[in-house]
Amino acid sequence: MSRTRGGGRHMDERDVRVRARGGSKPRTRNRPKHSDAEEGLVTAVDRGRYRCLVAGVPVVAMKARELGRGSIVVGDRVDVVGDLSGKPDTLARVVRVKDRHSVLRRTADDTDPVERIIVANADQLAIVCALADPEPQPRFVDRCLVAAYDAGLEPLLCLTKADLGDPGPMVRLYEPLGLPYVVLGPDSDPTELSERLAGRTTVLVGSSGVGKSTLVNRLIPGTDRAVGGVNTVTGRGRHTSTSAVALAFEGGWLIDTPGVRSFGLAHIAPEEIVAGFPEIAELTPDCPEGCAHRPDSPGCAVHAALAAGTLDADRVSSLVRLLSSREGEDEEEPPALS
Ligand SMILES: Nc1nc2c(ncn2[C@@H]2O[C@H](COP(=O)(O)OP(=O)(O)OP(=O)(O)O)[C@@H](O)[C@H]2O)c(=O)[nH]1
Ligand SMILES: [Zn+2]
Repeated sequence: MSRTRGGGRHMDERDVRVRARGGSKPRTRNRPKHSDAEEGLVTAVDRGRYRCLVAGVPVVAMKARELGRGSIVVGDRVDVVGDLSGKPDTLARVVRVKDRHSVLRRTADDTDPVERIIVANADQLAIVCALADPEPQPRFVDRCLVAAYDAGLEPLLCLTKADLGDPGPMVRLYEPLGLPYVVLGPDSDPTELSERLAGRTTVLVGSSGVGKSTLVNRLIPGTDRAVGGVNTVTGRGRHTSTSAVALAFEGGWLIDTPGVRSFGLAHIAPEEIVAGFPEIAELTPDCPEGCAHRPDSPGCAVHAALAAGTLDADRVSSLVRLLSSREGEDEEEPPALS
């Protein structure tokens, strides 16, 4: 899998989508009239209040009216004015949201029919998957992968509870995709994971019970997801919350996403998924228009090449799997995600 695609190439299109969906005015129209503004990073969002880190100080801010209905999400780089002391009961104002280089969306659900952006400007998606208790959920991993490729994030598979299960089957399943992975148990050395997270902005996703909190607490001892006093947003037990929270880690950020069930994939064109498989993408121009590249798709050049032995069967089945995950054909897997 090419790990370089995504970011730049889709940026304009995504940017447009951000604006259209948020219903906000194009950001370029927000003229920089606040010359005294300081840049901050949004680390948590809770009921219209934005926790921003401004010059190392955690500041609570509201959204300036001039920003309209456009969303501000965790990971956004913003300009903040007003009281930046960070003292209790002070409230600053976010006056500008910088252009985003990536956005991750969650799907609409029963409680919220709108597909919303949950994290901006991340560059890595750590997909946490237990090897047992709960059983690994490859379909969930597949959906996360498609979301990562679409958002231009590099995926990283974190296989937890290695004391309870054999990583072999999952590793074999994802090896054809060239997906980097780490295997973690209660006693394993987290150095490799730390190195992969250092200096980057990584979004953590995983079903309930796979060991995400355990992982975060191990990497950042004593956080209990309440670092910087953000526990009003992340307090345990509030699993209905879909707010993400950014925690500082080794010169980068770890963004935990409680309550995120799945990612919005409906807007992703099959070609974007195929583009992640360069040797297969070369062949699809010979497919009939609108080909689904399924084993039973008439005249599919991919499956013809597979039959002729010129493509790797595991790569093709991975692609077919990812294509079907986009089409929501994962109903038989229980929605065990928190
Ligand atoms: N055997 C074993 N148990 C683990 C391991 N990591 C975590 N657990 C246990 O698995 C359970 C769930 O772990 P959590 O860290 O709370 O999982 P989570 O993904 O944060 O779950 P939610 O908070 O529901 O989203 C806890 O009882 C942990 O002690 C591991 O490596 N091995
Ligand atoms: Zn085809």
